Amino acid sequence: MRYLTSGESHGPQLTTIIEGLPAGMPLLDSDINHALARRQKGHGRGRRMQIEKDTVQITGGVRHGYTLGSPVGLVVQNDDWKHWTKIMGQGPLEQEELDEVKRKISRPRPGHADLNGALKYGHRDMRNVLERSSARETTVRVAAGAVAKKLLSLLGIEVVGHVVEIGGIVSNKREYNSLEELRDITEESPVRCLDAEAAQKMMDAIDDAKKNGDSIGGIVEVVVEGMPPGVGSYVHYDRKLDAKLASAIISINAFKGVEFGIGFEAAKKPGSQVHDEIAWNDKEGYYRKTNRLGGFEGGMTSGMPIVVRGVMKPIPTLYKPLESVDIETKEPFTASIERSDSCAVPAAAVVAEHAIAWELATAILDQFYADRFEALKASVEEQRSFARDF
Ligand SMILES: Cc1cc2nc3c(=O)[nH]c(=O)nc-3n(C[C@H](O)[C@H](O)[C@H](O)COP(=O)(O)O)c2cc1C
Ligand SMILES: C=C(O[C@@H]1CC(C(=O)O)=C[C@@H](OP(=O)(O)O)[C@H]1O)C(=O)O
Repeated sequence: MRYLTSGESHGPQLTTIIEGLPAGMPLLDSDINHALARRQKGHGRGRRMQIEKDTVQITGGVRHGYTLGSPVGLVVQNDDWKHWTKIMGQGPLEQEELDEVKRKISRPRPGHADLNGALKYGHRDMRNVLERSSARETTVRVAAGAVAKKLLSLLGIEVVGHVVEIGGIVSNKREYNSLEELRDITEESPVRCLDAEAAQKMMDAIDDAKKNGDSIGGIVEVVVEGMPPGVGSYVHYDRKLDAKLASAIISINAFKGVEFGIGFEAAKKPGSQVHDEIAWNDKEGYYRKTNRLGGFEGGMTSGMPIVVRGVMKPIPTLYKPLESVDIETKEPFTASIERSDSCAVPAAAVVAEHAIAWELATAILDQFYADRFEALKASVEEQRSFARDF
C-alpha cells in the first residue's frame, strides 16, 4: 500500500491517493472525519485551527460504503484558502496585483525548512518552501492513516497515541486497564495526557511559553495491541518493521527522536534487565513476561503490545524570534511573525498514531493475502492460530 499527498498550507485543498487497499473493506467518511477532528484539538494551537473545520470528501475507490480495490482518493478543503486566493493563486497575475501580493519572504526562520528548501529549489520567495513544509500536510496523512486504522481495527488491532511529556513535565501515570481506557481518558484531556495533575502543569507551561513568545516540545507515545507475531522481517534490512515505524515517526514535522519500549534506558542496564523472558500458556501460546523491548525483536512483531515514543522539538516560529539573516540584504534581523502554534504536541500524538497505523497496515498487506478484505482477515486469523498452536 502506498500514498502520495499534494497541496499547500494556504492553497485550495489537500489531496491524497491511496493505492493497494483490498476490496470489500467497509469505509465511510465518518471514519476519517473523527480522526481529523481529533488532530485539530489540543491546548497550545494558534488561530488557524479556529478557521479550519477539517472534513474529508472521498473522491474515488469507495462505493456504497465499501472499498472497490481501486485507488481511494481523499480531499480536505482549506477553509483559510479564501483569505489567500491572490497570494496562493495558480495563474499568472497582472503587474499591479503582483506588486500587491509579492511580499517576498526573504527571512528564514531558524528550525524551519525555509533556508534549506530555498537552497534546494532556488526559491528566493521562501513562501514557496513554507507552504509545503507546513504541518498542514499532516491533515491528509491523518486521513490516510485513518483508513489504515479502520483496516487494522477490523482485524482486531487497535492503535492509540497520547502525550507523556511536555516542556519537561512528565506524566507519572502510565498504568491503564485497557487501550480503550487509555483512549477514553486521553481523549478528554486538553493535552491528551493520562495524568490529570501533569496535564494541568503542561497547560500552564504552554501558557507560560506563549506569554514569553516562546514554544515548547514534548514526547508522544503510541501503543498498539493485537498485532499478530512475526510481522516484519529479520531477513532484509529494508523490511524490518521497527525501522519503518521509526522512519514514520521521524517523518512527522518537528520529530527528532524515537525509541521502543524502555528505549534509550537500555543503554544503562544489563541484558538481564532488558530482555523479556519467554513463556507459554494454553490460551495465548507464547508471550513475554515483560515488554521492555516494546513489541519487537529482530525487526518483527513479538505479539506483545508495540510501544513507540517520539520526541517533538519546540515549534520553530517564535513570537520572540531568534537571529537569522535576510537572504536579500544579507543583514542580520530578528523579525516578528504573524501567527503560530506555541505547542502542537497533543496534535502530534494523533499524527503519530496515524503514521504508525499506516506502516502497520502496509506491513499486514505486504505479508498476507491482500485483494479481498474477507480473505485478508482469514489469512491474518490463520497466522494468529498458527502462532498459538506452534
Ligand atoms: C501538528 C503540528 C503543528 C505544527 N505547527 C507549527 C507552527 O504553527 N509553526 C511552526 O513554525 N512549526 C510548526 N510545526 C513544526 C514545523 O512544521 C516543522 O518544524 C518544520 O516543518 C521543519 O521540519 P523539522 O522540524 O522536521 O526539521 C508543527 C508541527 C506539527 C506536527
Ligand atoms: C495548518 C496547520 O498547522 C500549521 C502548521 C505550521 C507549520 O509551520 O508547520 C504553521 C501554522 O500555519 P499557519 O501559519 O497557517 O497558522 C500552523 O497552523 C494544521 O495543523 O492544520
